[in-house]
Amino acid sequence: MTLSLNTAAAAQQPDWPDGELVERARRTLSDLPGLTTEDEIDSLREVLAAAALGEALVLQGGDCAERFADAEPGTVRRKLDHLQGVASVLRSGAELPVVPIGRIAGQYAKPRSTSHEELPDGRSLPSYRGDAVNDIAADPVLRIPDPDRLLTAYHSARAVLDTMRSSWIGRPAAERVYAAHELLLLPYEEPLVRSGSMGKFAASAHFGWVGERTRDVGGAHVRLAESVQNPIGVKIGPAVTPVEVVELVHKLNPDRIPGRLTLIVRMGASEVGRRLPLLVEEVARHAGPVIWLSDPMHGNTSRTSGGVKTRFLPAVLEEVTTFVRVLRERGQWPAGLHLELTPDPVTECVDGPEEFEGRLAFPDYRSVCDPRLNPAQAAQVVDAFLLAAR
Ligand SMILES: O=C[C@H](O)[C@H](O)COP(=O)(O)O
Ligand SMILES: C=C(OP(=O)(O)O)C(=O)O
Ligand SMILES: [Mn+2]
Repeated sequence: MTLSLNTAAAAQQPDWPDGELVERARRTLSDLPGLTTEDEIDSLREVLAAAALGEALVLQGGDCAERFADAEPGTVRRKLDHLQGVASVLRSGAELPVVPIGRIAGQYAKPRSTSHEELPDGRSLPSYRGDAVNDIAADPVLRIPDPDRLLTAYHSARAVLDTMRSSWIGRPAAERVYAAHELLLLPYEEPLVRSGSMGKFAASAHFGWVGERTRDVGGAHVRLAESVQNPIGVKIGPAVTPVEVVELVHKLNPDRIPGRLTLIVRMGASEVGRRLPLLVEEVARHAGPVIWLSDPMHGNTSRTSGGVKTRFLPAVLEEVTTFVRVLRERGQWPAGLHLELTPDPVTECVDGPEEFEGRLAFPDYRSVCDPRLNPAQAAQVVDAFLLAAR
């Protein structure tokens, strides 16, 4: 039996070895309470409307891939405090409200460039696709996608949300950290779509986005996003065409509701200045309004000569600056940032050429997927945004 009515092609789904176990996980998830409420989602929608109209900024940030082990309150509080801290720097620099949205409480699934990972010893393993799918350990058995992990993802997200809600007490709606993740795994997302007073909503998060690899306008992920009332986002990379972007905006925000749709630009420093202007002009002319955010991380990923996946901070800063300039020159609102960051003093992104050229090591590299900004680096990115927007 399938509980899905979404029959469009779905990219980036794990190769689950046993379909019946996936169906069982779907059924269990559909019987569990939703993780988020319609009221919370409404309050996010309201504060995002201000960002769409140029009266507020948005800061989305968190890990590339959350770990189940990090669902405990101490770790969650550190992440929330850090995100609030970065948001408050942006808030006081811009003298505007800032909506903080975490990549948190469900960022457990990853799309990958390749289905397999080649290890230095010559072995080939199925790629790690996030804790909701398989285990990071380099063990061929633990890398087999396990549908029971979908349920652990639910319970971990619930634990994270419990801590988030306890930190909301006494805070205004515009300053809470809201929960967001990529809407990637359909057997997780579809059973968590619930009916509310205003229609269906994704009860897996407050905000969900469709990734660069799954944003096919006729595909299953866009159809899922279209079917729910939450504020949603779509990542757009350097290959997207103006026609595709206008189609996505028409499909995902047909009623032109401010705050409903966020376009998250992740083109890379070398492409954004060339490719973004026409997209912004076409959306302004034929579609919109949308919230334009800069993700200066995903278009600037490279590998060092030693094979370490990293990002060169000067490229990250340049993408932010160019993004702001392109929007401003066209009379549009650069509404903020989407960052991979951590409160920990990691060395994952590189500040200068020394690490990149292999002259310095990466003494504290902890990410299980993409390299994140440490707090000092995140502060530089916020400064670059504020400087460009001044
Ligand atoms: O976070 C985004 C993607 O999942 C990630 O960049 C993919 O990384 P890969 O190219 O190593 O598969
Ligand atoms: C998968 C991600 O990004 P993108 O879809 O932009 O590659 C991500 O945000 O982790
Ligand atoms: Mn990432």
